[in-house]
Amino acid sequence: MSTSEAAVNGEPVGFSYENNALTWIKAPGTVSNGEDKGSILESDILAIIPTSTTPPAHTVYTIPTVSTPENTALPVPDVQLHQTTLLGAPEAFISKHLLSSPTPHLSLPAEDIHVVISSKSGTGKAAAFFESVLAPALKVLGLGEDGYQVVHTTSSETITELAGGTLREKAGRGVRQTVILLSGDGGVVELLNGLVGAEVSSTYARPSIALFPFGTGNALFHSTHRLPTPPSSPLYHALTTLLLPSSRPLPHFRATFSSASLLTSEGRIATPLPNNTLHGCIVASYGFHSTLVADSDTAELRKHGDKRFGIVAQELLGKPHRYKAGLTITSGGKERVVERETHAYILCALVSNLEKTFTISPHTTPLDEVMRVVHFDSGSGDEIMSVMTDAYSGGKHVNRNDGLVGYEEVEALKIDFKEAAVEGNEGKWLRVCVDGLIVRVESGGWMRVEKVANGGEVLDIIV
Ligand SMILES: Nc1ncnc2c1ncn2[C@@H]1O[C@H](COP(=O)(O)OP(=O)(O)OP(=O)(O)O)[C@@H](O)[C@H]1O
Repeated sequence: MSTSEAAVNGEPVGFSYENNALTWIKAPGTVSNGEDKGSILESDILAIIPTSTTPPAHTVYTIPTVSTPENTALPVPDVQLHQTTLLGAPEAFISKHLLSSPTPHLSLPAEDIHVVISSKSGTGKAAAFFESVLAPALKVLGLGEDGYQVVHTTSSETITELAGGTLREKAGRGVRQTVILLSGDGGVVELLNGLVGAEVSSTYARPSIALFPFGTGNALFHSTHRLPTPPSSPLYHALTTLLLPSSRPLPHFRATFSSASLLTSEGRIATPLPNNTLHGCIVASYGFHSTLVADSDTAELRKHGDKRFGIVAQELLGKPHRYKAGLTITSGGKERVVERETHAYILCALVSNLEKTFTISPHTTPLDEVMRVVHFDSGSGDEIMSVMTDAYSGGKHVNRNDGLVGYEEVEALKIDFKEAAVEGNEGKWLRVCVDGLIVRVESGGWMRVEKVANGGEVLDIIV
Protein backbone atom coordinates (compact mmCIF):
# COMPACT_ATOMS: atom_id res chain seq x y z
CA MET A 1 0.00 0.00 0.00
CA SER A 2 1.38 3.47 -0.91
CA THR A 3 0.47 6.70 0.92
CA SER A 4 3.02 9.28 -0.29
CA GLU A 5 1.16 11.89 -2.35
CA ALA A 6 -1.75 9.53 -2.85
CA ALA A 7 -5.21 11.03 -2.98
CA VAL A 8 -8.74 10.32 -4.21
CA ASN A 9 -10.82 13.37 -5.15
CA GLY A 10 -8.29 15.51 -3.23
CA GLU A 11 -8.38 13.51 0.02
CA PRO A 12 -5.19 11.69 1.15
CA VAL A 13 -5.47 7.89 1.00
CA GLY A 14 -3.46 4.68 0.87
CA PHE A 15 -4.02 2.57 -2.27
CA SER A 16 -3.90 -1.14 -2.89
CA TYR A 17 -4.43 -2.87 -6.23
CA GLU A 18 -5.39 -6.53 -6.30
CA ASN A 19 -8.17 -8.86 -7.47
CA ASN A 20 -9.07 -6.59 -10.40
CA ALA A 21 -9.93 -3.68 -8.12
CA LEU A 22 -8.24 -0.53 -6.87
CA THR A 23 -9.12 0.03 -3.21
CA TRP A 24 -8.16 2.79 -0.82
CA ILE A 25 -8.34 3.70 2.84
CA LYS A 26 -8.29 7.29 4.03
CA ALA A 27 -4.93 8.35 5.46
CA PRO A 28 -4.89 8.37 9.30
CA GLY A 29 -5.91 11.71 10.76
CA THR A 30 -7.94 12.79 7.68
CA VAL A 31 -11.10 14.59 8.66
CA SER A 32 -13.91 14.26 6.15
CA ASN A 33 -17.60 13.50 5.91
CA GLY A 34 -17.20 10.77 3.31
CA GLU A 35 -16.56 7.03 3.65
CA ASP A 36 -13.21 5.91 5.10
CA LYS A 37 -12.59 3.53 2.25
CA GLY A 38 -13.55 3.07 -1.37
CA SER A 39 -12.84 1.08 -4.49
CA ILE A 40 -13.00 1.01 -8.27
CA LEU A 41 -13.76 -2.29 -9.99
CA GLU A 42 -11.85 -2.79 -13.21
CA SER A 43 -14.99 -4.27 -14.73
CA ASP A 44 -16.64 -0.81 -14.45
CA ILE A 45 -13.87 1.25 -16.07
CA LEU A 46 -14.52 2.98 -19.37
CA ALA A 47 -11.21 4.86 -19.57
CA ILE A 48 -8.49 6.60 -17.59
CA ILE A 49 -7.34 10.02 -18.76
CA PRO A 50 -4.15 11.74 -17.48
CA THR A 51 -4.76 15.20 -16.03
CA SER A 52 -1.21 16.12 -14.93
CA THR A 53 2.23 14.53 -15.03
CA THR A 54 3.97 15.96 -11.95
CA PRO A 55 2.67 14.63 -9.70
CA PRO A 56 0.90 12.00 -11.83
CA ALA A 57 -2.83 12.63 -11.63
CA HIS A 58 -5.60 10.88 -13.55
CA THR A 59 -9.35 10.86 -13.92
CA VAL A 60 -10.97 7.44 -13.97
CA TYR A 61 -14.33 7.19 -15.73
CA THR A 62 -16.48 4.29 -14.61
CA ILE A 63 -19.91 2.99 -15.63
CA PRO A 64 -21.33 1.33 -12.51
CA THR A 65 -24.76 -0.30 -12.51
CA VAL A 66 -27.38 1.51 -10.44
CA SER A 67 -27.44 -0.84 -7.46
CA THR A 68 -31.13 -1.04 -6.52
CA PRO A 69 -32.57 -4.60 -6.49
CA GLU A 70 -35.27 -3.65 -9.05
CA ASN A 71 -32.64 -2.33 -11.45
CA THR A 72 -30.13 -5.15 -11.13
CA ALA A 73 -32.93 -7.66 -11.82
CA LEU A 74 -33.58 -6.13 -15.28
CA PRO A 75 -32.05 -7.84 -18.36
CA VAL A 76 -30.47 -4.48 -19.21
CA PRO A 77 -29.93 -2.59 -15.95
CA ASP A 78 -29.48 1.19 -15.92
CA VAL A 79 -25.95 2.51 -15.49
CA GLN A 80 -24.35 5.81 -14.50
CA LEU A 81 -21.18 7.62 -15.50
CA HIS A 82 -18.88 8.40 -12.56
CA GLN A 83 -15.57 10.15 -12.45
CA THR A 84 -12.89 9.86 -9.78
CA THR A 85 -9.69 11.86 -9.59
CA LEU A 86 -6.65 9.88 -8.50
CA LEU A 87 -3.24 11.16 -7.44
CA GLY A 88 -0.34 8.75 -7.19
CA ALA A 89 -2.37 5.61 -8.05
CA PRO A 90 -0.41 2.41 -8.83
CA GLU A 91 1.15 2.56 -12.30
CA ALA A 92 0.06 -1.01 -13.14
CA PHE A 93 -3.59 -0.04 -12.58
CA ILE A 94 -3.37 3.21 -14.54
CA SER A 95 -1.48 1.89 -17.56
CA LYS A 96 -3.95 -0.98 -18.07
CA HIS A 97 -6.87 1.39 -18.72
CA LEU A 98 -5.19 4.50 -20.09
CA LEU A 99 -7.02 5.75 -23.17
CA SER A 100 -4.39 5.71 -25.88
CA SER A 101 -4.91 5.95 -29.62
CA PRO A 102 -8.19 7.24 -31.05
CA THR A 103 -10.68 4.51 -31.83
CA PRO A 104 -11.37 3.82 -35.54
CA HIS A 105 -15.16 3.85 -35.25
CA LEU A 106 -15.14 7.27 -33.60
CA SER A 107 -12.34 8.74 -35.73
CA LEU A 108 -14.54 9.84 -38.61
CA PRO A 109 -15.86 13.24 -39.74
CA ALA A 110 -18.82 14.44 -37.65
CA GLU A 111 -21.19 14.02 -40.58
CA ASP A 112 -20.38 10.29 -40.76
CA ILE A 113 -21.03 9.38 -37.13
CA HIS A 114 -24.75 9.08 -36.33
CA VAL A 115 -26.24 8.58 -32.89
CA VAL A 116 -29.75 7.27 -33.45
CA ILE A 117 -32.13 7.41 -30.48
CA SER A 118 -35.29 5.36 -30.95
CA SER A 119 -37.86 7.02 -28.72
CA LYS A 120 -40.48 4.26 -28.77
CA SER A 121 -38.18 1.27 -28.28
CA GLY A 122 -38.55 -0.80 -25.11
CA THR A 123 -39.67 1.28 -22.15
CA GLY A 124 -38.40 4.52 -23.73
CA LYS A 125 -35.13 4.93 -21.81
CA ALA A 126 -32.78 5.65 -24.73
CA ALA A 127 -32.97 9.46 -24.68
CA ALA A 128 -32.22 9.71 -20.94
CA PHE A 129 -29.24 7.35 -21.35
CA PHE A 130 -27.91 9.48 -24.18
CA GLU A 131 -28.07 12.66 -22.09
CA SER A 132 -26.72 11.30 -18.83
CA VAL A 133 -24.25 8.62 -19.94
CA LEU A 134 -23.55 8.33 -23.65
CA ALA A 135 -22.92 11.98 -24.60
CA PRO A 136 -20.53 12.55 -21.64
CA ALA A 137 -18.86 9.17 -22.31
CA LEU A 138 -18.31 10.07 -25.97
CA LYS A 139 -16.70 13.29 -24.76
CA VAL A 140 -14.33 11.24 -22.59
CA LEU A 141 -13.50 9.19 -25.69
CA GLY A 142 -12.62 12.38 -27.56
CA LEU A 143 -15.91 13.09 -29.30
CA GLY A 144 -17.59 16.32 -28.23
CA GLU A 145 -21.17 17.23 -29.14
CA ASP A 146 -20.07 18.68 -32.46
CA GLY A 147 -18.33 15.41 -33.33
CA TYR A 148 -21.46 13.52 -34.44
CA GLN A 149 -25.03 13.83 -35.68
CA VAL A 150 -27.95 13.05 -33.38
CA VAL A 151 -31.19 11.64 -34.79
CA HIS A 152 -34.23 11.29 -32.51
CA THR A 153 -36.89 9.10 -34.12
CA THR A 154 -40.19 10.88 -34.68
CA SER A 155 -41.97 8.06 -36.51
CA SER A 156 -41.50 4.45 -37.49
CA GLU A 157 -40.03 5.75 -40.77
CA THR A 158 -37.16 7.81 -39.31
CA ILE A 159 -34.50 5.09 -39.31
CA THR A 160 -35.44 3.65 -42.71
CA GLU A 161 -35.28 7.14 -44.20
CA LEU A 162 -31.84 7.79 -42.72
CA ALA A 163 -30.60 4.46 -44.05
CA GLY A 164 -32.19 4.81 -47.49
CA GLY A 165 -30.87 8.38 -47.86
CA THR A 166 -27.51 9.52 -46.52
CA LEU A 167 -26.20 6.20 -45.26
CA ARG A 168 -26.89 4.31 -48.44
CA GLU A 169 -25.60 7.02 -50.76
CA LYS A 170 -22.33 7.42 -48.87
CA ALA A 171 -21.82 3.68 -48.35
CA GLY A 172 -22.13 3.26 -52.12
CA ARG A 173 -19.32 5.78 -52.57
CA GLY A 174 -17.09 3.89 -50.12
CA VAL A 175 -17.39 6.41 -47.25
CA ARG A 176 -16.90 4.80 -43.82
CA GLN A 177 -19.77 5.50 -41.42
CA THR A 178 -20.60 4.59 -37.81
CA VAL A 179 -24.14 4.32 -36.46
CA ILE A 180 -24.46 4.28 -32.68
CA LEU A 181 -27.93 2.78 -32.45
CA LEU A 182 -29.98 3.05 -29.26
CA SER A 183 -32.92 0.78 -30.04
CA GLY A 184 -34.21 -2.76 -30.03
CA ASP A 185 -34.13 -5.16 -32.93
CA GLY A 186 -36.61 -3.03 -34.89
CA GLY A 187 -34.04 -0.26 -35.35
CA VAL A 188 -31.58 -2.74 -36.84
CA VAL A 189 -34.07 -4.22 -39.29
CA GLU A 190 -35.12 -0.74 -40.36
CA LEU A 191 -31.47 0.17 -41.04
CA LEU A 192 -30.98 -3.08 -42.90
CA ASN A 193 -34.03 -2.60 -45.12
CA GLY A 194 -33.14 1.01 -45.87
CA LEU A 195 -29.68 -0.05 -47.02
CA VAL A 196 -30.43 -3.31 -48.69
CA GLY A 197 -31.33 -1.95 -52.10
CA ALA A 198 -27.84 -0.48 -52.30
CA GLU A 199 -25.65 -1.92 -54.99
CA VAL A 200 -23.05 -3.93 -53.09
CA SER A 201 -20.27 -2.90 -55.45
CA SER A 202 -16.53 -3.13 -54.99
CA THR A 203 -16.58 0.43 -53.58
CA TYR A 204 -19.42 -0.25 -51.06
CA ALA A 205 -18.32 0.40 -47.46
CA ARG A 206 -20.65 -1.32 -44.97
CA PRO A 207 -21.74 1.15 -42.27
CA SER A 208 -20.79 -0.18 -38.79
CA ILE A 209 -23.42 -0.33 -36.06
CA ALA A 210 -22.61 -0.08 -32.37
CA LEU A 211 -25.80 -1.47 -30.85
CA PHE A 212 -27.08 -0.27 -27.46
CA PRO A 213 -29.88 -2.60 -26.26
CA PHE A 214 -32.86 -0.31 -25.60
CA GLY A 215 -35.60 -2.56 -26.98
CA THR A 216 -37.61 -5.25 -25.25
CA GLY A 217 -36.08 -8.53 -26.45
CA ASN A 218 -32.82 -7.15 -27.88
CA ALA A 219 -32.25 -10.48 -29.62
CA LEU A 220 -29.36 -9.31 -31.78
CA PHE A 221 -27.48 -7.70 -28.90
CA HIS A 222 -27.86 -10.65 -26.55
CA SER A 223 -26.98 -13.14 -29.31
CA THR A 224 -23.89 -11.33 -30.52
CA HIS A 225 -22.56 -10.71 -27.00
CA ARG A 226 -23.30 -13.99 -25.25
CA LEU A 227 -19.90 -15.68 -25.68
CA PRO A 228 -17.77 -16.53 -23.77
CA THR A 229 -20.27 -15.38 -21.11
CA PRO A 230 -23.15 -12.89 -21.28
CA PRO A 231 -22.03 -9.47 -20.00
CA SER A 232 -23.39 -8.66 -16.54
CA SER A 233 -23.81 -5.03 -17.58
CA PRO A 234 -24.95 -4.90 -21.22
CA LEU A 235 -24.81 -1.09 -21.41
CA TYR A 236 -21.25 -0.98 -20.03
CA HIS A 237 -20.35 -3.67 -22.53
CA ALA A 238 -21.97 -1.71 -25.38
CA LEU A 239 -19.95 1.38 -24.43
CA THR A 240 -16.69 -0.55 -24.46
CA THR A 241 -17.42 -1.88 -27.97
CA LEU A 242 -16.91 1.70 -29.16
CA LEU A 243 -13.22 1.19 -28.39
CA LEU A 244 -12.88 -1.97 -30.48
CA PRO A 245 -10.69 -1.79 -33.57
CA SER A 246 -12.85 -3.75 -36.00
CA SER A 247 -16.35 -4.93 -36.88
CA ARG A 248 -17.93 -7.96 -38.56
CA PRO A 249 -20.44 -8.40 -41.40
CA LEU A 250 -24.03 -8.87 -40.24
CA PRO A 251 -25.62 -11.89 -41.99
CA HIS A 252 -29.18 -11.45 -43.23
CA PHE A 253 -32.04 -13.23 -44.99
CA ARG A 254 -34.60 -12.18 -47.56
CA ALA A 255 -38.29 -12.87 -46.92
CA THR A 256 -40.49 -12.68 -50.02
CA PHE A 257 -44.26 -12.97 -50.03
CA SER A 258 -47.00 -13.65 -52.56
CA SER A 259 -48.59 -10.49 -51.18
CA ALA A 260 -48.08 -8.82 -47.80
CA SER A 261 -48.52 -5.63 -45.79
CA LEU A 262 -46.57 -4.26 -42.87
CA LEU A 263 -48.80 -3.71 -39.84
CA THR A 264 -48.06 -0.70 -37.63
CA SER A 265 -49.88 1.40 -35.00
CA GLU A 266 -51.06 -1.65 -33.06
CA GLY A 267 -52.17 -3.33 -36.27
CA ARG A 268 -54.43 -0.48 -37.37
CA ILE A 269 -52.32 0.60 -40.35
CA ALA A 270 -51.44 -1.86 -43.12
CA THR A 271 -48.88 -0.65 -45.66
CA PRO A 272 -48.16 -2.88 -48.66
CA LEU A 273 -44.57 -4.13 -48.56
CA PRO A 274 -42.53 -2.73 -51.45
CA ASN A 275 -41.82 -5.63 -53.85
CA ASN A 276 -43.48 -7.90 -51.25
CA THR A 277 -40.03 -8.26 -49.76
CA LEU A 278 -38.52 -7.65 -46.32
CA HIS A 279 -35.01 -8.38 -45.10
CA GLY A 280 -34.13 -9.53 -41.62
CA CYS A 281 -31.08 -10.47 -39.61
CA ILE A 282 -32.78 -12.09 -36.61
CA VAL A 283 -35.91 -14.14 -37.07
CA ALA A 284 -38.82 -14.96 -39.36
CA SER A 285 -41.69 -16.79 -37.70
CA TYR A 286 -45.24 -17.98 -38.11
CA GLY A 287 -47.48 -19.34 -35.36
CA PHE A 288 -47.36 -18.87 -31.61
CA HIS A 289 -44.27 -16.62 -31.77
CA SER A 290 -45.58 -14.20 -34.41
CA THR A 291 -49.01 -13.92 -32.78
CA LEU A 292 -47.36 -13.32 -29.40
CA VAL A 293 -45.14 -10.53 -30.75
CA ALA A 294 -48.06 -8.95 -32.63
CA ASP A 295 -50.62 -9.10 -29.80
CA SER A 296 -48.15 -7.79 -27.21
CA ASP A 297 -47.15 -4.76 -29.28
CA THR A 298 -49.53 -2.24 -27.73
CA ALA A 299 -48.65 0.95 -25.89
CA GLU A 300 -50.40 -0.43 -22.81
CA LEU A 301 -48.54 -3.75 -22.75
CA ARG A 302 -45.18 -2.13 -23.66
CA LYS A 303 -45.22 -0.49 -20.20
CA HIS A 304 -44.50 -3.96 -18.78
CA GLY A 305 -41.15 -4.30 -20.58
CA ASP A 306 -40.30 -7.92 -21.46
CA LYS A 307 -43.11 -9.12 -19.14
CA ARG A 308 -45.52 -8.24 -21.96
CA PHE A 309 -44.63 -11.48 -23.72
CA GLY A 310 -45.54 -13.56 -20.64
CA ILE A 311 -48.86 -11.75 -20.19
CA VAL A 312 -49.98 -12.46 -23.77
CA ALA A 313 -48.50 -16.00 -23.77
CA GLN A 314 -50.85 -16.97 -20.94
CA GLU A 315 -53.86 -15.82 -22.96
CA LEU A 316 -52.75 -17.55 -26.15
CA LEU A 317 -51.88 -20.82 -24.44
CA GLY A 318 -55.27 -21.06 -22.74
CA LYS A 319 -56.60 -22.37 -26.05
CA PRO A 320 -53.66 -22.76 -28.44
CA HIS A 321 -54.34 -22.25 -32.12
CA ARG A 322 -53.04 -24.80 -34.61
CA TYR A 323 -51.96 -22.86 -37.68
CA LYS A 324 -52.93 -24.47 -40.99
CA ALA A 325 -49.98 -24.24 -43.34
CA GLY A 326 -47.59 -26.18 -45.52
CA LEU A 327 -43.90 -26.08 -44.60
CA THR A 328 -41.15 -26.79 -47.13
CA ILE A 329 -37.54 -26.81 -45.99
CA THR A 330 -34.49 -26.48 -48.23
CA SER A 331 -31.42 -28.00 -46.65
CA GLY A 332 -28.21 -29.32 -48.24
CA GLY A 333 -29.58 -28.19 -51.61
CA LYS A 334 -32.67 -30.45 -51.30
CA GLU A 335 -36.30 -29.47 -50.77
CA ARG A 336 -38.39 -31.43 -48.29
CA VAL A 337 -42.06 -31.01 -47.40
CA VAL A 338 -42.70 -31.41 -43.67
CA GLU A 339 -45.55 -33.89 -43.31
CA ARG A 340 -47.84 -31.96 -41.06
CA GLU A 341 -50.97 -29.96 -41.83
CA THR A 342 -51.00 -27.79 -38.74
CA HIS A 343 -48.25 -26.10 -36.74
CA ALA A 344 -47.87 -24.44 -33.37
CA TYR A 345 -44.49 -22.90 -34.10
CA ILE A 346 -42.32 -22.29 -37.16
CA LEU A 347 -39.34 -20.04 -36.54
CA CYS A 348 -36.15 -19.63 -38.50
CA ALA A 349 -33.35 -17.61 -36.97
CA LEU A 350 -29.90 -16.23 -37.64
CA VAL A 351 -29.37 -15.64 -33.92
CA SER A 352 -29.23 -17.86 -30.84
CA ASN A 353 -31.31 -15.77 -28.44
CA LEU A 354 -34.59 -13.92 -28.84
CA GLU A 355 -34.21 -12.47 -25.34
CA LYS A 356 -31.30 -12.52 -22.92
CA THR A 357 -32.37 -15.86 -21.42
CA PHE A 358 -34.47 -17.29 -24.27
CA THR A 359 -32.12 -19.45 -26.34
CA ILE A 360 -34.20 -20.54 -29.30
CA SER A 361 -31.22 -21.77 -31.38
CA PRO A 362 -28.48 -22.96 -29.02
CA HIS A 363 -26.20 -24.21 -31.83
CA THR A 364 -25.94 -20.75 -33.38
CA THR A 365 -22.70 -18.93 -32.62
CA PRO A 366 -22.53 -15.15 -33.11
CA LEU A 367 -22.66 -14.08 -36.77
CA ASP A 368 -22.04 -17.64 -37.96
CA GLU A 369 -24.01 -17.13 -41.21
CA VAL A 370 -26.10 -20.29 -40.61
CA MET A 371 -29.90 -20.13 -40.60
CA ARG A 372 -31.70 -22.68 -38.45
CA VAL A 373 -35.38 -23.55 -38.08
CA VAL A 374 -37.30 -24.68 -34.99
CA HIS A 375 -40.71 -26.17 -35.73
CA PHE A 376 -43.38 -28.24 -34.00
CA ASP A 377 -47.11 -28.76 -33.68
CA SER A 378 -49.14 -29.15 -30.52
CA GLY A 379 -52.66 -28.41 -29.39
CA SER A 380 -51.71 -28.42 -25.73
CA GLY A 381 -50.89 -25.17 -23.95
CA ASP A 382 -48.91 -27.10 -21.33
CA GLU A 383 -46.83 -28.83 -23.99
CA ILE A 384 -46.08 -25.58 -25.84
CA MET A 385 -45.20 -23.98 -22.49
CA SER A 386 -42.84 -26.83 -21.67
CA VAL A 387 -40.98 -26.24 -24.97
CA MET A 388 -40.73 -22.54 -24.16
CA THR A 389 -39.51 -23.32 -20.64
CA ASP A 390 -36.80 -25.56 -22.13
CA ALA A 391 -35.76 -22.69 -24.42
CA TYR A 392 -35.51 -20.47 -21.33
CA SER A 393 -33.25 -23.14 -19.80
CA GLY A 394 -30.37 -22.63 -22.21
CA GLY A 395 -32.06 -24.13 -25.29
CA LYS A 396 -32.88 -27.62 -23.95
CA HIS A 397 -35.92 -27.88 -26.26
CA VAL A 398 -33.66 -29.05 -29.10
CA ASN A 399 -32.58 -32.08 -27.02
CA ARG A 400 -36.03 -33.30 -25.97
CA ASN A 401 -36.41 -37.05 -26.31
CA ASP A 402 -40.11 -37.00 -27.26
CA GLY A 403 -39.43 -36.13 -30.91
CA LEU A 404 -41.76 -33.12 -30.72
CA VAL A 405 -39.39 -30.37 -31.83
CA GLY A 406 -37.67 -30.20 -35.23
CA TYR A 407 -34.39 -28.25 -35.29
CA GLU A 408 -32.22 -28.09 -38.38
CA GLU A 409 -29.95 -25.96 -40.53
CA VAL A 410 -31.68 -24.55 -43.60
CA GLU A 411 -30.77 -22.52 -46.64
CA ALA A 412 -34.40 -21.57 -47.22
CA LEU A 413 -37.94 -22.36 -46.17
CA LYS A 414 -41.37 -21.75 -47.60
CA ILE A 415 -44.66 -21.51 -45.77
CA ASP A 416 -47.95 -21.86 -47.66
CA PHE A 417 -50.70 -20.17 -45.64
CA LYS A 418 -53.90 -22.20 -45.52
CA GLU A 419 -55.78 -20.29 -42.81
CA ALA A 420 -59.00 -18.58 -43.84
CA ALA A 421 -59.30 -14.87 -43.03
CA VAL A 422 -61.32 -14.57 -39.80
CA GLU A 423 -64.38 -12.44 -40.22
CA GLY A 424 -64.25 -9.28 -38.08
CA ASN A 425 -60.58 -9.83 -37.28
CA GLU A 426 -59.05 -10.39 -40.68
CA GLY A 427 -55.68 -11.91 -40.49
CA LYS A 428 -55.58 -12.86 -36.78
CA TRP A 429 -53.92 -16.15 -37.76
CA LEU A 430 -52.28 -14.70 -40.84
CA ARG A 431 -49.52 -12.60 -39.30
CA VAL A 432 -45.83 -13.40 -39.53
CA CYS A 433 -43.00 -11.78 -37.61
CA VAL A 434 -39.79 -10.63 -39.29
CA ASP A 435 -37.29 -9.30 -36.75
CA GLY A 436 -40.11 -8.01 -34.52
CA LEU A 437 -42.01 -6.36 -37.38
CA ILE A 438 -45.48 -7.76 -38.06
CA VAL A 439 -46.48 -8.61 -41.60
CA ARG A 440 -49.99 -9.57 -42.63
CA VAL A 441 -50.03 -12.28 -45.25
CA GLU A 442 -52.91 -13.53 -47.40
CA SER A 443 -55.01 -16.63 -47.11
CA GLY A 444 -53.75 -18.99 -49.80
CA GLY A 445 -50.49 -17.02 -50.12
CA TRP A 446 -46.92 -17.89 -49.19
CA MET A 447 -43.70 -16.61 -47.60
CA ARG A 448 -40.25 -17.76 -48.69
CA VAL A 449 -37.25 -17.04 -46.46
CA GLU A 450 -33.76 -17.51 -47.83
CA LYS A 451 -30.37 -16.72 -46.41
CA VAL A 452 -28.52 -14.08 -48.44
CA ALA A 453 -25.17 -15.55 -49.47
CA ASN A 454 -21.95 -14.53 -47.70
CA GLY A 455 -20.60 -11.38 -49.30
CA GLY A 456 -24.09 -9.88 -49.73
CA GLU A 457 -24.04 -8.22 -46.29
CA VAL A 458 -24.82 -4.49 -46.23
CA LEU A 459 -24.05 -3.69 -42.57
CA ASP A 460 -21.25 -4.40 -40.11
CA ILE A 461 -21.74 -4.80 -36.39
CA ILE A 462 -19.12 -3.85 -33.85
CA VAL A 463 -18.68 -6.82 -31.49
N1 LIG B 1 -41.32 8.36 -32.37
C1 LIG B 1 -41.75 7.22 -32.89
N2 LIG B 1 -43.00 7.10 -33.38
C2 LIG B 1 -43.44 5.94 -33.89
N3 LIG B 1 -42.71 4.82 -33.96
C3 LIG B 1 -41.46 4.88 -33.49
C4 LIG B 1 -40.92 6.06 -32.94
N4 LIG B 1 -39.65 5.80 -32.54
C5 LIG B 1 -39.40 4.52 -32.83
N5 LIG B 1 -40.49 3.96 -33.40
C6 LIG B 1 -40.62 2.59 -33.85
O1 LIG B 1 -40.83 1.78 -32.72
C7 LIG B 1 -40.29 0.48 -32.97
C8 LIG B 1 -39.44 0.08 -31.79
O2 LIG B 1 -38.98 -1.19 -32.04
P1 LIG B 1 -37.68 -1.77 -31.37
O3 LIG B 1 -37.49 -3.11 -31.92
O4 LIG B 1 -36.56 -0.82 -31.48
O5 LIG B 1 -38.09 -1.89 -29.86
P2 LIG B 1 -38.83 -3.09 -29.15
O6 LIG B 1 -39.89 -3.64 -30.04
O7 LIG B 1 -39.20 -2.60 -27.81
O8 LIG B 1 -37.64 -4.12 -28.95
P3 LIG B 1 -37.27 -5.57 -29.51
O9 LIG B 1 -37.62 -5.61 -30.98
O10 LIG B 1 -35.80 -5.67 -29.27
O11 LIG B 1 -38.07 -6.54 -28.70
C9 LIG B 1 -39.48 0.58 -34.25
O12 LIG B 1 -40.19 0.00 -35.29
C10 LIG B 1 -39.35 2.08 -34.48
O13 LIG B 1 -39.29 2.46 -35.83
